[in-house]
Amino acid sequence: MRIDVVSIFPEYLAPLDLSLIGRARREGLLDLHVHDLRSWTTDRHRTVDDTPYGGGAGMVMTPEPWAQAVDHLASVGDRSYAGARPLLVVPGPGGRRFDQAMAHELAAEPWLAFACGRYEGIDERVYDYAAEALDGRVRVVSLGDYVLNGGEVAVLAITEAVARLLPGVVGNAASLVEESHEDGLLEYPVYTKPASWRGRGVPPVLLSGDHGAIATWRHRQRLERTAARRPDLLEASAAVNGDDPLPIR
Ligand SMILES: N#Cc1c(-c2ccc3ccn(Cc4ccc(CN5CCCC5)cc4)c3c2)n[nH]c1N
Repeated sequence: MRIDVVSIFPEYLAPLDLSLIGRARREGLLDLHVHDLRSWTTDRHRTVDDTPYGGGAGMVMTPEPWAQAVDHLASVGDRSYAGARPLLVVPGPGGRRFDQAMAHELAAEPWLAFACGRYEGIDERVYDYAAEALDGRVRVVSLGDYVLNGGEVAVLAITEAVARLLPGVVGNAASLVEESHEDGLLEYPVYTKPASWRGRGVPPVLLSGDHGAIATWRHRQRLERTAARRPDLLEASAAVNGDDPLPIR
C-alpha cells in the first residue's frame, strides 16, 4: 500500500517512523510519502490561509495550494498501485465516522492520500476539484464527535488502524481476530506473569491449560464487558443477527 499525506505540519507524522508502522515501511509493506502543503505556495510568506467569506472567527485554508497538491497526486501515476490514483481521505468533524469496518475498507485500497486541514477547514471548492481530478474518489472522515485542531491526529489514528490490517504488518494475524470491534464485541481481559501480584491473582481458568474452558471464559468476558461498557454494540449486533442482545442473564 502507498499512503500520501499532505500537511502544513509534516513533522506531526513523524510517529509513523516508529514501531510496527515504521517496520512495515522498512520492510516495503507500506510506502509512505509525507508532503508539506507549503511547497505548493508561491508567495514569500508561503501563505495557506485567508479570512472566511461571510465573516466568522478564524481563517480558512485557501484553495490553490490544495489544488496543486491534488494535481500532484493525480499526476504521480504510480503504476505500482492499481488505478494509479489514490482514494483521497479528508479528516473533518463533519465526516463519516471512522470505525473498524471503514478500516477494513481502506485497507483494501492500494493507494490512500490524506489531506490534513487546519484552521477552520479547507475551502469547500477543493472537495469538488479533488473529486473531479480523482474520479470522485474523495471521502470526508471523522474520528469521533469532538473537535480537534486539524487532521493530523486523525491521519495517525487511521493510518495505524489500516496498516495493522495489512498482511505481514502484525506478526500474529490471529491476534487481529478477537479484538474489540472486529465482531461487535469488546476484547477480553489479558493477564501475564507474575501469577500473584500485590495480592492480586489471575483467574484460575487461565492457569488450567483447558483451552476449551479458556475460550468459553474469554467469550463470556467479552459479552459481560460489552454489556457493561457498550450496550449499544450488543443492541446493534442483535438488530443485525436477531439474537438475544444479552445472552448472559
Ligand atoms: N477527523 C477529524 C476531526 C476533526 C478535525 C479534522 C480536520 C480539521 C481541520 C481543521 N479542523 C479544526 C476545525 C474546528 C472547527 C470546525 C467547525 N467550524 C465551525 C464553523 C466553521 C468550521 C472545523 C474544523 C479540523 C478538525 N475534529 N474532530 C474530529 N473528529
